[in-house]
Amino acid sequence: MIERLETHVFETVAILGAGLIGSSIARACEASGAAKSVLIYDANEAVRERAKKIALGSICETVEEACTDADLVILCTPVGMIETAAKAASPFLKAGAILSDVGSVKASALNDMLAVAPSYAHVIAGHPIAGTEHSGPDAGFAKLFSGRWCILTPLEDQDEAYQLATAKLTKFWEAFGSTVEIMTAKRHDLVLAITSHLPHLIAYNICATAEDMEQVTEGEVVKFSAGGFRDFTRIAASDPTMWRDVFLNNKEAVLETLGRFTEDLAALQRAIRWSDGDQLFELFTRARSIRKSVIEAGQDTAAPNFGRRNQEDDTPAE
Ligand SMILES: NC(=O)C1=CN([C@@H]2O[C@H](COP(=O)(O)OP(=O)(O)OC[C@H]3O[C@@H](n4cnc5c(N)ncnc54)[C@H](O)[C@@H]3O)[C@@H](O)[C@H]2O)C=CC1
Ligand SMILES: O=C(O)C(=O)Cc1ccc(O)cc1
Repeated sequence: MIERLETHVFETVAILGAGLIGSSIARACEASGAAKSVLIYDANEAVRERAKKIALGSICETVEEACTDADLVILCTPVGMIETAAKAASPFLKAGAILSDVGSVKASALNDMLAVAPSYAHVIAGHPIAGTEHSGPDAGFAKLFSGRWCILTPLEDQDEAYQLATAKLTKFWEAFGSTVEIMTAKRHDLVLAITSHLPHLIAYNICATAEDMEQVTEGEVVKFSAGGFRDFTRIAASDPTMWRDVFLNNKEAVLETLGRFTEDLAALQRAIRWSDGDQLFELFTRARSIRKSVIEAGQDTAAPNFGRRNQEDDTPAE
């Protein structure tokens, strides 16, 4: 539920990258009144044209036009393009402006922004834990962030102006119905490696394996995919550019997590080989209880519709 604010959090917000997340932020700004004015730029001309056509907001032809007056510039590009986008925005940031992002990996994004941002801007990295397998300006919707976490990874030991900027950015995300959590970028990357990055890797891999298996022809995969495999296909439909960048930029945490996962998988393999029913039962029982905890924590996403598309009036149809 997005309630309309009585006063704006920011006068002017610039969004660079008008895909799923950028267009959802634009729509959520409109719905909540979190920004008085929203300026949008995308490096892809076809995306800019589409964004104009669907009346996403004020579409700019240059980064300069979008960023010059902005109190908040939020980079909504794939993680691998954050440095490029930050470099393009930096010359136009005004004193005291916030430079933020929504990337799924935080340490690399933070470093990329810090490397190019002027010292008079406040760099505060962020990540809404909300999304879908869809991409592009048509995929976004205002309620995407409602009832979701948004993690901010501000720098530690900063002056009062920086802390005020962090408080304002927190308010901005809260206006969309998100709950903001603060943590370090390193911790974020470790936590998300197991909760988001590894599940996507497994989904991509299981679909690729199924595709490779001659006896499971495409027809049969489609025909019999009513079970667990179907959920994997939804996740594996996610954007390859975005996910390539996630794995290239969160190598350390993903490899550490993958190592542990592989060991546990080998133990399961051994239990099956030696018909160790007790071990299988014990592990399945332990794993099953996590579902209950996730639901109790309010983060159940009613898969297969993680972002609740089509369950709300303003969400686009498949
Ligand atoms: N898709 C998801 O479910 C979620 C994605 N994220 C993160 O959000 C970011 C954006 O993801 P999506 O919106 O899904 O991607 P998307 O593919 O829908 O949109 C990205 C847009 O960025 C534009 N772009 C690329 N380089 C640019 C540049 N230098 N300047 C301006 N625009 C540029 C592209 O043309 C594209 O329109 C990624 O970093 C991703 O890790 C975070 C939470 C959820
Ligand atoms: O669609 C899904 O299952 C997701 O997991 C969405 C998602 C993708 C990437 C993120 O960084 C956060 C959320």
